[in-house]
Amino acid sequence: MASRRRPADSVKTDKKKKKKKTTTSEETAELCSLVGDEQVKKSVQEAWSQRTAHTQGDLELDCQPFPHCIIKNFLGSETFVENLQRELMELNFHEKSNDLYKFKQSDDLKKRTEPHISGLRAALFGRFRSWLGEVLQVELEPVVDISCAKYEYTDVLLCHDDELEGRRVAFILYLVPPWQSSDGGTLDLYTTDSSFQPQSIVKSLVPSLNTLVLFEVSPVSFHQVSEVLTRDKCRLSLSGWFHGPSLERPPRHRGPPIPRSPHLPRDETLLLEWVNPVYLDISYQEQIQEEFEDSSEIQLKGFLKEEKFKEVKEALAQIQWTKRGPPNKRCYEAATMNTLPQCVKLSTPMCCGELRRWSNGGYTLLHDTEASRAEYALDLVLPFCGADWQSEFGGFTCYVANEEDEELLTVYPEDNSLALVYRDKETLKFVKHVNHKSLSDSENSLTCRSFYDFSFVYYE
Ligand SMILES: O=C(O)CCC(=O)C(=O)O
Ligand SMILES: [Fe+2]
Repeated sequence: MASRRRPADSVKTDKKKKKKKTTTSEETAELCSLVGDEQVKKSVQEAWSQRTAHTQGDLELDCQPFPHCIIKNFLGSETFVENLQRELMELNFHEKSNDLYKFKQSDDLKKRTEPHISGLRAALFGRFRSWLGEVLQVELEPVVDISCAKYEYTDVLLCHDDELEGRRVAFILYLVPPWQSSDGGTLDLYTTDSSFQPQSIVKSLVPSLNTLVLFEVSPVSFHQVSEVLTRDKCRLSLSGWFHGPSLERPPRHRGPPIPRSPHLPRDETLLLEWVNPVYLDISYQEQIQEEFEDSSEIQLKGFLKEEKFKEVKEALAQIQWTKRGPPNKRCYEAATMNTLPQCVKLSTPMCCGELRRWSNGGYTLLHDTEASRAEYALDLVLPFCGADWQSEFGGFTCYVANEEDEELLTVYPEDNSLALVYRDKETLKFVKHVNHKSLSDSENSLTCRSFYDFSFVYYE
């Protein structure tokens, strides 16, 4: 199954379409002299095939954690770069947001006739493609697959491998103002474990003007664009793929299924002790049941008794947390079960459940292997988030239709409000990336704000 929801969808060649007459003429893009040099080509080819590092002037090939090539001053003319930037900034951009990313993407670049955009496109998919094909010793197709992206404050593209039928080599050309790692927006490269799952970031590339980055799309090419932290700069880039025969992929790793514990029988004393008495009233329960049957979702505000809610809230501070990954599927902290204080233990899961902590950088992703496991389920989430958690921080749960990206429902965390959602086989959920806005600005230093939730899933 092809990977879903990648930043740019694969673009097909329009062989049948006639070339439209345009009023603008194409501006030739000069590429840096390295690309024309036979000797350079030979040595890069040799180094890439041997998986060894190689540097020659503005070109650097590094094979850790996976082979990638950085070419500084890629375009020969500064004026060309400036004009290209200007043309790109004048395009229409569309806000793109899902589990994996939040950024702005331009109109389709394949058909643009601006002189510098079309000039670059011709150079990349013409001369440069031939050079790259020779370096990698593969036949790269003339398929044009390129788009322009703008990442601004809190924008992000989480861990992914770019894998999609036909994509062989990924490229990114940065068109950024002077940029530092503290501005965020680095291209982070992950190591992988023996089952090809991403592990940790071992290299972060800081974008810089007129630098081209290339890497082969492979089972280990996991990378991310870290959250942009600067509030006043825009990370502009052109990115896309050279198409060709895909590298062989091992079967997708599914990871062990999460163990399910049996449902505890209903315990009246426990309910009386913990739950807000309004929810124990039979006629109110009937009303809730009716509403839930109608809409498959409901929020039970003030679910726990005030004093119980407080008791748990205080106990949450004493828990030990463990990071949950891998980063292509999820990133948050889960409570280590044996460190749970007594009052929290009472609320431990009856089926599949966790006590989770969410802070800047946390998320879960829709993943192909999870999608194929989807089944009817009842989700219960009880957040402990304080009154000041805002929706723009992220951390809300989105329900989407499998395969399509149609958003069905968004559940925002609300203190002591039990959210119940009954979902069918075609419905998947993810927790939206918790961004930098969640850090609170106290006396000129940023402090990490986090929230907790008890998350239970009941299966049929
Ligand atoms: O902009 C970057 O540095 C990487 C972009 C990327 O990974 C993608 O578009 O798939
Ligand atoms: Fe990518």
